[in-house]
Amino acid sequence: MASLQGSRPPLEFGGPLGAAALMLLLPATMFHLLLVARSGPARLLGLPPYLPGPEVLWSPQMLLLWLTWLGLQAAFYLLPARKVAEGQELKDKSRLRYPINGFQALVLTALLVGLAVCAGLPLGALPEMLLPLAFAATLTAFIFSLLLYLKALVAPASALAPGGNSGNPIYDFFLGRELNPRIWSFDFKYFCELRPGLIGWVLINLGLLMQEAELRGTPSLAMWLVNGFQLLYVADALWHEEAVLTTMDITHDGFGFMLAFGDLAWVPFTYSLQAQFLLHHPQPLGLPMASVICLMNAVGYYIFRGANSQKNTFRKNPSDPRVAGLETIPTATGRQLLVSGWWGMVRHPNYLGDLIMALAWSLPCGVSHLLPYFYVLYFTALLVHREARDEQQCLRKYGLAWREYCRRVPYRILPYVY
Ligand SMILES: NC(=O)C1=CN([C@@H]2O[C@H](COP(=O)(O)OP(=O)(O)OC[C@H]3O[C@@H](n4cnc5c(N)ncnc54)[C@H](OP(=O)(O)O)[C@@H]3O)[C@@H](O)[C@H]2O)C=CC1
Ligand SMILES: CC(C)CCC[C@@H](C)[C@H]1CC=C2C3=C(CC[C@@]21C)[C@@]1(C)CC[C@H](O)C[C@@H]1CC3
Repeated sequence: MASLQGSRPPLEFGGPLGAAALMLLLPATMFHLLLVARSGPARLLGLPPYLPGPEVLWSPQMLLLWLTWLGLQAAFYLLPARKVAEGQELKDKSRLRYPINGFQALVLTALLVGLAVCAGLPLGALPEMLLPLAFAATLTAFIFSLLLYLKALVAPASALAPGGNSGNPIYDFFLGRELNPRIWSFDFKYFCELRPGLIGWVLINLGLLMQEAELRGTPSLAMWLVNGFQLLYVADALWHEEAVLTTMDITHDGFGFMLAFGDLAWVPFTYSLQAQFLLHHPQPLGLPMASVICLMNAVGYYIFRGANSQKNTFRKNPSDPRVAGLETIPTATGRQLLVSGWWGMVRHPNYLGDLIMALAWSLPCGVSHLLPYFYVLYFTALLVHREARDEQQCLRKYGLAWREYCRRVPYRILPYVY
């Protein structure tokens, strides 16, 4: 059995107990949200209207539909790519190669779905299938994580992730043991992170919009905004697909239940919560308020994209004229840290932009319910926790230079507050 050499990193997520709790809590929360979004009172903290029996959750046809979706996205992944990018250097000094064709997959999916709808595919029926589809996605995530765990048993030690190899099977199953599990050139983690879940999310949103049009004659302004904002976010992620290669999910975390469930089930079925809520609880939205919300999303996107692009450009080529004038701190690794521009404002300007967008996605749902604000609450917790994890990793990587950066840029996400 492969094992990691050297000192073991501290346990995260509350260790094995925390991991076990999260494995139960995350799917339970997802089903809770799916159930309450369609209930009359739509109370985030109330009990769901009913507990669905196995006949509601389990459907072989829905499992087949879900597997077909995964197969379709896998086929798009295998198509020739406009570019092949190299990932970060691995422990054995090698670099993996990744196809950059995520945006192409989005366009092909849109064309295919467009043709199918013209041919009579009832996309508006999708909202009625969410519960059994979410169950199929959860089941596949569990089975898939188990297979990944078994695969890691025969992987060389150099292929294992820094975390996720504690020796505790529950913890390791949750965090994931192998860093970049692959079969030939097919990279499971990279594929799951950006394709079936993110594209599935916009497809579910579209199904909700179409059902609203069937029910009420036309989609509401609020539904258009939520669909438009989230489509922009997903299209942006796929357009800048290469940037995901430097995230901690790809470079640091193993591929286990957390990411498999997060990518395949959590993202499509909970990130579409605002559109689910709007279908069952139509909200009036006037043009002036809609304009304010659009402006808020634009400001959030401007910060998010500006900060991410500035860092990516700098990491690719520090002499690029767009970033060459920025102030930097040298580090012992030879890399530099930006200390002016977006990265001189707070230590995670991209998180700030992301959070502003998150709020803009919930505001079209009005202020009568807390439920559509679940994403803002969850996302704040996720980013605060993620920021703390990244901070630890940067401190290990850059030592004193990172401390100097923290001294020069004292706020993490929100200037003068946090
Ligand atoms: N919608 C969602 O559910 C989620 C969205 N996101 C979004 O994804 C994007 C990527 O997030 P994430 O990977 O967490 O984090 P970042 O893109 O912020 O990456 C952090 C890394 O950037 C580098 N870095 C940090 N500070 C500096 C600096 N001053 N100068 C140069 N490089 C620096 C370090 O890596 P190094 O030095 O090695 O380059 C650090 O580890 C974000 O926009 C985030 O908002 C993230 C998670 C979930
Ligand atoms: C279910 C758990 C609470 C945790 C699951 C986390 C995942 C849902 C997220 C971990 C990192 C993610 C990133 C994105 C989506 C969510 C997950 C997979 C993006 C692809 C979103 C779009 C951005 O432009 C890039 C993000 C990279 C990280």
